[in-house]
Amino acid sequence: MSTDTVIHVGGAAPYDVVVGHDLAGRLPGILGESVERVAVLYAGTLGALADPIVDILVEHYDVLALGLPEGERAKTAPVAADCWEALGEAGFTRSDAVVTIGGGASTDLGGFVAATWLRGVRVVHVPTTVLAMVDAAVGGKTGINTGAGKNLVGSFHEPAGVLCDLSLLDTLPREELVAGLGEVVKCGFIADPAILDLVERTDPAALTAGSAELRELVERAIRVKVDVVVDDLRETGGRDGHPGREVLNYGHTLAHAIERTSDYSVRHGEAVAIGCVYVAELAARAGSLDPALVERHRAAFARVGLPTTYDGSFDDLLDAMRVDKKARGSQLRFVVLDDVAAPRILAGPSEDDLRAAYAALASDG
Ligand SMILES: NC(=O)c1ccc[n+]([C@@H]2O[C@H](COP(=O)([O-])OP(=O)(O)OC[C@H]3O[C@@H](n4cnc5c(N)ncnc54)[C@H](O)[C@@H]3O)[C@@H](O)[C@H]2O)c1
Ligand SMILES: O=C(O)C(=O)C[C@@H](O)[C@H](O)[C@H](O)COP(=O)(O)O
Ligand SMILES: [Zn+2]
Repeated sequence: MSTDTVIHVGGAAPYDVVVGHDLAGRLPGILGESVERVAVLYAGTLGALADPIVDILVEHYDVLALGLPEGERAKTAPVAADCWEALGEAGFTRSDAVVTIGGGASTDLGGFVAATWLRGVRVVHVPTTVLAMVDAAVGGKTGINTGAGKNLVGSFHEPAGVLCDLSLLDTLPREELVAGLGEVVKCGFIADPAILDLVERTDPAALTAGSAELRELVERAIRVKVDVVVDDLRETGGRDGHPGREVLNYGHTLAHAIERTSDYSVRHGEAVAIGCVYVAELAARAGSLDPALVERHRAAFARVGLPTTYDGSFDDLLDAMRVDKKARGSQLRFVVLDDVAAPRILAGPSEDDLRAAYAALASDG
């Protein structure tokens, strides 16, 4: 029988990320006794996963269960407004709470609703995808999309707890599990080479929901994220040349542009894989990344089944990249690597370099 792993997140509002099985029983202990009402904001298609959790909560609280639209369609202002209306009608006060159940789209929307209702109520995330377990549910970033781009409205609102119940992954489609590995491999490149070693020596088919290898990757990626956010929760900057929280945005400038220009038909984790190969190509041209490490990017993402090429219009992508939150004025800024686990910011690369890196991506090097 495996035991639960508790990863503590320090700081002004400390909490635990628990990785294990059958964790819903921990919810009342995290939410506390002062809570009377709990809004469960869950991915609407995942009622079968949400119901047993709601059953536990109704023994302790008045529960308002709100099903959210599918995937990225949940991350909109109208959906947030519907949730605010529902909380208002149910009389939610500052001593009440939100529980989110779903992938990163649900935890982002639900976290944003919790961050904004009455300027902030307690939220506990129960992520149901690999991606949400290793990334979206941890660290307090919440947000929604606007017509202009991805995650352009949001806030930092740390959860009171995160319950990564690996049993919830049993129903996750393979392509969604693989998409989550995009953020895991990203963590390998920016901070933890052991992740890369594990990916490179493990048969990708063995990375299944119940496997010890997947659990190790999940726990390692969570630790990478936690180490970063405890130092720079609000992304104000790192120390000694380290990009701080922006490092978690490795590959995301192009990734978000791909998601937006493809009308969100490319999964976030897939776009991150493409975006990481892109910044590796960019760093090889405008920076100092060894070409062998560019190839290691391609190989690691491809090994787990992620895309490493893209051929959309670069002009459209460049326009979309300009709304990236790392940009300052008209200057684009990218997280790049000098080596594995040696990140820095590359500010204002030339358009020639930006285009050349993209051309290499389109032709797969
Ligand atoms: N806030 C952050 O720090 C942060 C970090 C990374 C990503 N994100 C955001 O997370 C989102 C991507 O999250 P995602 O990849 O989890 O996508 P998602 O939430 O859209 O979920 C992907 C799909 O899997 C389904 N699904 C989820 N869990 C399931 C399960 N257990 N069984 C069967 N189906 C299941 C969902 O219904 C959906 O169709 C993006 O919007 C991204 O911007 C946020
Ligand atoms: O937590 C962070 O910080 C990240 O950048 C993690 C990313 O993987 C995640 O996709 C995040 O939502 C991107 O944030 P954004 O600020 O670029 O919208
Ligand atoms: Zn991401």
